[in-house]
Amino acid sequence: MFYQVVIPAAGQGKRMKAGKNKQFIELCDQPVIVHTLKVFERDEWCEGIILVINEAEREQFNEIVKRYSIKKVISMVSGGTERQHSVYNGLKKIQNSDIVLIHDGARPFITVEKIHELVQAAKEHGAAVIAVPVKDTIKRVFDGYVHETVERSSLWAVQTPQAFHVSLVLEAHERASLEGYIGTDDASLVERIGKQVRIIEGDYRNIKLTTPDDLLFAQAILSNWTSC
Ligand SMILES: Nc1ccn([C@@H]2O[C@H](COP(=O)(O)OP(=O)(O)OP(=O)(O)O)[C@@H](O)[C@H]2O)c(=O)n1
Ligand SMILES: C[C@](O)(CO)[C@H](O)COP(=O)(O)O
Repeated sequence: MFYQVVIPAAGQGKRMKAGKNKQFIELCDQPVIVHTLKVFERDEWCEGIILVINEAEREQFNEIVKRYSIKKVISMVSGGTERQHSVYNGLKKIQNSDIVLIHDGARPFITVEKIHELVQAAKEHGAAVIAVPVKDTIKRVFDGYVHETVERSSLWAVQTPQAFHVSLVLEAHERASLEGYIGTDDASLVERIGKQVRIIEGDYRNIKLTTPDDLLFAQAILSNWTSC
């Protein structure tokens, strides 16, 4: 069961307010993106990493890939204005692989075990995502007032990796691009062309580093996992 992975890392990290791309923030003396890349580097099922970057940061990413000996990076492509555009640019570089994973560079705590569960599900179902049941009560709000409380038992918070048959996710991105549709994840593009997406229950620690407080959680997760 082999796959290639597209890792979008071309964002600006505006919500992190770090004054730089959050992929370069150091956790335990290693940039966030290195923690993420190392998971796929050591996964025997991973046949290649397509890293999507901001062209202005190419030199920094080249230096990181060299310094940390990330040998599975087979392509480093320019991102776009939206995450979806970045992912699509990466997907176009996939070669000789039936299954592709798409994983945020800002999610360094994914595990090989969960990746393998996801790949097997994508092989069988065509599309699969990692998700966790929502723990909070979710309300729809307009103009500062509650409009409705969403029934929680069927709500899941979807993460990445998201895994697909390459042909399916390429078709979904092509259709979204033609129709000018922008989704917040790749599975939504597959859903909108009528395909079912399988849920694989993930781990609440597979957080996306988005705002400054997420770095506190990240430090706690790393301290629990390593001697850092
Ligand atoms: N145009 C974009 C936007 C996002 N991403 C990547 O997609 C992942 C998830 O996006 P997000 O967490 O929103 O990152 P940013 O866009 O950098 O954050 P912000 O919205 O706060 O600027 C990140 O690894 C980010 O680098 C990307 O490759 N290209
Ligand atoms: C793809 C994603 O990580 C799934 O939860 C999320 O939608 C990315 O959102 P962002 O605003 O682009 O970080």
